Amino acid sequence: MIAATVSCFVSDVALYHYDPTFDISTHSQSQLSTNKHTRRHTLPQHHPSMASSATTLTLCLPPSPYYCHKPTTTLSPFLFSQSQSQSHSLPAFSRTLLHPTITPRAYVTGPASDPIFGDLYPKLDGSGPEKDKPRPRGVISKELLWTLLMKHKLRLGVSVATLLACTTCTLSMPIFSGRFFEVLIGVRPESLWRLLTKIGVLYALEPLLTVIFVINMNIVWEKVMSTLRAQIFGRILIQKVEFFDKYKVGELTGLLTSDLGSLKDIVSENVSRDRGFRALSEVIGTIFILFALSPQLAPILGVLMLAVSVSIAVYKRSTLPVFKAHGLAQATISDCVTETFSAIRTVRSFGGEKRQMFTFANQVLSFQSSGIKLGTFKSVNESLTRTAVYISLLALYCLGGSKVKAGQLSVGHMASFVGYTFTLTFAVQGLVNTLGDLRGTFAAVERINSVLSGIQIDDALAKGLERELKQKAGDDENYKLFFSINYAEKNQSNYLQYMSALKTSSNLFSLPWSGDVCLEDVYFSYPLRPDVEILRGLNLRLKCGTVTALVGPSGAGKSTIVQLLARFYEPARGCITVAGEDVRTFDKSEWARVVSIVNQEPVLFSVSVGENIAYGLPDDDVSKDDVIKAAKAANAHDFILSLPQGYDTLVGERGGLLSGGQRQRIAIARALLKNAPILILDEATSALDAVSERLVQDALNHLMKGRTTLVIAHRLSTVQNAHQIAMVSDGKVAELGTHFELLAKKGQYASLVGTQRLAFE
Ligand SMILES: Nc1ncnc2c1ncn2[C@@H]1O[C@H](COP(=O)(O)OP(=O)(O)OP(=O)(O)O)[C@@H](O)[C@H]1O
Repeated sequence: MIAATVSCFVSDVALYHYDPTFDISTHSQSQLSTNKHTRRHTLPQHHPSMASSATTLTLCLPPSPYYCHKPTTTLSPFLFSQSQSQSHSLPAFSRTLLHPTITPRAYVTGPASDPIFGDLYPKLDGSGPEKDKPRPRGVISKELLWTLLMKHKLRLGVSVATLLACTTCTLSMPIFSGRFFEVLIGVRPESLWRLLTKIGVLYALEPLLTVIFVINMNIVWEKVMSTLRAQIFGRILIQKVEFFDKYKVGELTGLLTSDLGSLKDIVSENVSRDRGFRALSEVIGTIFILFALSPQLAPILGVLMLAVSVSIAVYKRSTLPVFKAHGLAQATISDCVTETFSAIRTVRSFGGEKRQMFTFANQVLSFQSSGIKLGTFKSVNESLTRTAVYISLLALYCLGGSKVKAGQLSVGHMASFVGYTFTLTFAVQGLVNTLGDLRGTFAAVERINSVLSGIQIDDALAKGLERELKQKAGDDENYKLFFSINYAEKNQSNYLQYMSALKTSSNLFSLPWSGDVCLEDVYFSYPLRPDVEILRGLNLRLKCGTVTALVGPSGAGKSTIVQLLARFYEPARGCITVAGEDVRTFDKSEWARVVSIVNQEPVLFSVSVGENIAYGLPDDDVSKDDVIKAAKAANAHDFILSLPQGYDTLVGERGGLLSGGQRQRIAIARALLKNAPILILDEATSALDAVSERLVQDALNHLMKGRTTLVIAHRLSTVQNAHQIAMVSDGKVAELGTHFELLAKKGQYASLVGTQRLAFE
């Protein structure tokens, strides 16, 4: 009779503890939805040492020993032009592009002698001696996490307090259950209603405290994760271009989604009652209570329960690959669907429906078989959990029952033991799952750190960006995400060190308007192929305000010259100067403002036409009038007006809703708005038909006016009017002159023209 009553009561406790969907299924599904990294284990493991000295992350800029200190630093403010008519500003811009902040820009003035050059020269591009280089450090470190968590001390304090309180409630329940039975059978002189009131309070408090704990922990962790995500995005953004040559976009996306997702889940998926801290505190608490209730029974029962629960939990985790395989099969189906429907025109034109059906059916069948396997494992797992409980209960009934009969253990304590059997079983299994998750999280963090702890940060970009962000962070919440606490104090010295290393200069923006751009004895190999020298002592002067055309055989290095001029890479030897100043003395975000590039395939962002044009001045308050003016000059205004929402029409992914010629004219309008003194046209018209080419060429002629322009074109007809033509061959300029001079030379250019004569007709 007692046993039956106990069982009834216990089933209530069990219900409370037992979640039939339990860990693996729910957990692994949610993991799978984000953990696509199971399909991409190819990331190279750099810097396994993963030094973790970072106490702040910010943009995680390494101290920069490459720059020599100069004592005098004068910051000369440069005001962004405000729009004349604020009321005409495009509304959407204010959200994304417009920050009417007056942003001071700075150049360093000081004595003319320059310690950056001479022996220290190569250090500008970070190629100084190995010992001088900053130690690689992990992006995500214990110290950083601690620092970020400590920003939310109050919430953390509330979380810890409520965790302890709700665990206490949970662990008190079996004791009160025991007392309840003792009152029922009359061995405890306590009022039943008083006891029930206490139990009622306990039942009311526990869920309330749980909610407070979970909400607070979630808020803290979401905030920490937002900062981390922003920091890692920022850290990727400031890597040198070769970093992006090395890693695929998918791999980098994986760091920010699945890998960081795994770090996020370790808390958000583990704050529920049967996992993580809660499970840990329940396991510890239960063991203590068991010992307090019966020091003789506790060791045997405790060890047995722990052993059974741990081994079953470990077995269940070992079935995780089945759950993952099912998730992967699902992902493959969705890939197939996406690919089929996004390429529906290609499928139609090749009559590929049957083939797609076959592929899809194949995937559906493998999804089906993994689903059946999964179902079997789920049911086995579920019954194993029950088996764990039953084994523990049976052991308890045998051992505890004989002690009760012998009068060595009270019925109340026996009933409490039953409750703790459930608590311990589920808490242990939850804990094992959390530990398993932790393993995955450590692997994810290591992956992030191994990719990002290399010294591939582009200092010349990062420090300038850091300075600008710091200024903006005062006004805009969004930018604050990129800074962790104590940012200013900890990085001020790096910043000043960098700033003081800049060469004496007047405003960079004015230099290319008046001086030539020169490539002087430039040697270059791509970092990923250091053995292949692409440029070998190349010399080229782009005269101020004139057009220089680059021609040469495919693979000669024409686009490489463009990449160097844009400072995506730095020369291995030699230098690029503007009005006699080495360009490496300017930070790259400043340099980006003086160079405009229009490519064969211009990339537009998936925002409106107007916003794409305004991207020419991403930091400025761009008025709609300015945008329209640029669009008119680029022959784009008329077609933009014919679009459904005019300047507010969305251009689709990478500008896919526009034609090639329309995209190109928007890119030219963007460059016109940017108004950079140096212009690079890399095969800008080669992908267009005759009509579009004419429209674009007109726009380009307008754009080129007065700018130092470098043109690359395969069609010689587009280069023959250049002021000078440089024939690039074997990594050098082999011939230089006007079209007619080079023809008269009867050299490589003349023979190139000969083979492509049709291009003139
Ligand atoms: N990111 C890169 N990493 C390694 N090697 C590269 C990279 N980009 C280009 N190369 C190599 O550099 C060489 C020069 O390429 P580049 O694109 O400058 O030639 P190009 O003269 O512009 O050719 P084309 O006229 O065909 O566009 C080629 O052999 C190419 O394979």
